[in-house]
Amino acid sequence: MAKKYDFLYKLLLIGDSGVGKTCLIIRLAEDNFNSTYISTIGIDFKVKTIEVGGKKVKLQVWDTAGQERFKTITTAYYRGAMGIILVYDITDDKSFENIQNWMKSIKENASAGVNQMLLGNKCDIEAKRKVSKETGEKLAKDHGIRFFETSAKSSINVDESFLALAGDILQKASKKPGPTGREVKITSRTERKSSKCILL
Ligand SMILES: Nc1nc2c(ncn2[C@@H]2O[C@H](COP(=O)(O)OP(=O)(O)OP(=O)(O)O)[C@@H](O)[C@H]2O)c(=O)[nH]1
Repeated sequence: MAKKYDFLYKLLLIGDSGVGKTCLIIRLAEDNFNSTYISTIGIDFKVKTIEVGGKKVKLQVWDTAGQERFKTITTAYYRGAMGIILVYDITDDKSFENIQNWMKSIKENASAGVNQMLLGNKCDIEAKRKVSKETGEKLAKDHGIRFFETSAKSSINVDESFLALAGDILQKASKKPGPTGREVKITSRTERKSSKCILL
């Protein structure tokens, strides 16, 4: 049977517990949101096929548990990732401070030169904001990585950020100038699948 995609990109979301990693993936893969908080146990993934620069790219997005007790399990998945998405909660300054630790963990566990992106999630709750957009932007700039403020709840910048990262990976792989992720349109919202893979 012919493959339904040109490339398969493995992406990984990391960040403190409760910042909204699972909700971002559910918004991306199922265009849905649930305010009930069920903390991830171990690791899980969902897939979504998008079109980037005329190519069908299947995103396999791995959701890691933010809790410290799962660290040994989750860091084992860093090596196979082509893109790592660091997530903090704009209403929780501790989750932003911890991004430094998550970055350290990438250095220790991921492949050198892995594409990275920083997301400040929950930007729909402006009244409770603790981390300014400029602060987030500066950290990303200092590390030469992309930055978006997102809301899984209000569907702000979720598709856009994943498209941008996929565009970066594609461009890096082809090593020639191509369209940036921002310019690329999602052409498929139909192929959405999920799979559980809990390692406990
Ligand atoms: N207002 C708002 N709430 C959000 C948003 N994203 C997630 N939440 C809420 O934040 C809580 C935690 O979300 P999760 O996606 O489970 O967080 P997580 O980072 O996967 O947490 P762990 O699995 O413990 O690592 C849930 O109650 C969500 O409903 C958002 O964009 N806006």
